[in-house]
Amino acid sequence: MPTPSFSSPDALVELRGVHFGYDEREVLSGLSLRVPRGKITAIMGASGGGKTTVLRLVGGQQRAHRGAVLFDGEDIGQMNDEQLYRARRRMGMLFQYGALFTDLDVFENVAFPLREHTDLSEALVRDIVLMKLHAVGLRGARDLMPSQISGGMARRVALARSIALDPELVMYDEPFAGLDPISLGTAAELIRRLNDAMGLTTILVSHDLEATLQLADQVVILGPGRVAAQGTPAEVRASTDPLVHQFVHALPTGPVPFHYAGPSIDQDFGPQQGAQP
Ligand SMILES: Nc1ncnc2c1ncn2[C@@H]1O[C@H](COP(=O)(O)OP(=O)(O)OP(=O)(O)O)[C@@H](O)[C@H]1O
Repeated sequence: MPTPSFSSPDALVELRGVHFGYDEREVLSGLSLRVPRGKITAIMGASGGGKTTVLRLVGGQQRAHRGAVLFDGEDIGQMNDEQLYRARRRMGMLFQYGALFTDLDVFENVAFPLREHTDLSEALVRDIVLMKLHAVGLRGARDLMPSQISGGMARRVALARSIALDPELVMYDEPFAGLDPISLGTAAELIRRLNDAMGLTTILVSHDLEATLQLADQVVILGPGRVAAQGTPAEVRASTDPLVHQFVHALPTGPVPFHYAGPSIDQDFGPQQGAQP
């Protein structure tokens, strides 16, 4: 049965009323958001708020319990394996720390998705890999092993790998984590350049407030299970929502709880049932 199609011309990805949780714990409670085509959308918010989970739902690694996750108008959650495989070929993903295969050199790391997903000739693979490496400034590093390059260079190789198949959508989870300020600036500039030059749509999950607010066209701030704010970086900075204010101004106190939900203090430390006084 074909997947039902919805018209959403300006949004490449759209979440509509998505509920999702792991085990008993609900992480997303009716989340709705839109990712406009051609733009960089940043998803930010407190740790554990479900940002990586949103990427997993879009990539089809998890399926929504309720609601729809639309990619180009089609519901990822309703796709069979073959449809999902085809949708995933249109996505590039760079997951947390974008680990490279340590036993493959830089060239082979970027060639990997091409070898996995296409039957291109060796000559074509070579041209594409060198083009992608050129785009991230590392054509000259093709023969180096991951152990021979810096963390910033490794991130750029991972970027090149995530665009190897010419995706329409690229998802980056924490692309700046662990980078020094110069490498971070380079990575941010690259994400912008690749997005604009290749006509991509980008979803970026990042904790780096300043870099992200500078880079993104649109920012979505997740509160517990919901969207706390959505808009341009300037709109989000000006938000009066207490959670957004706490987040944007990096305040240690506010609505974002310090404690992960669990048993109350009394339950854990109070008098135990049956314990001797
Ligand atoms: N595979 C899993 N099994 C069970 N619980 C999970 C799993 N993955 C994530 N969680 C829980 O789901 C919640 C959301 O996790 P997620 O990684 O999406 O948050 P996040 O906003 O990306 O966090 P961070 O910013 O710290 O990376 C957290 O409470 C986490 O403990």
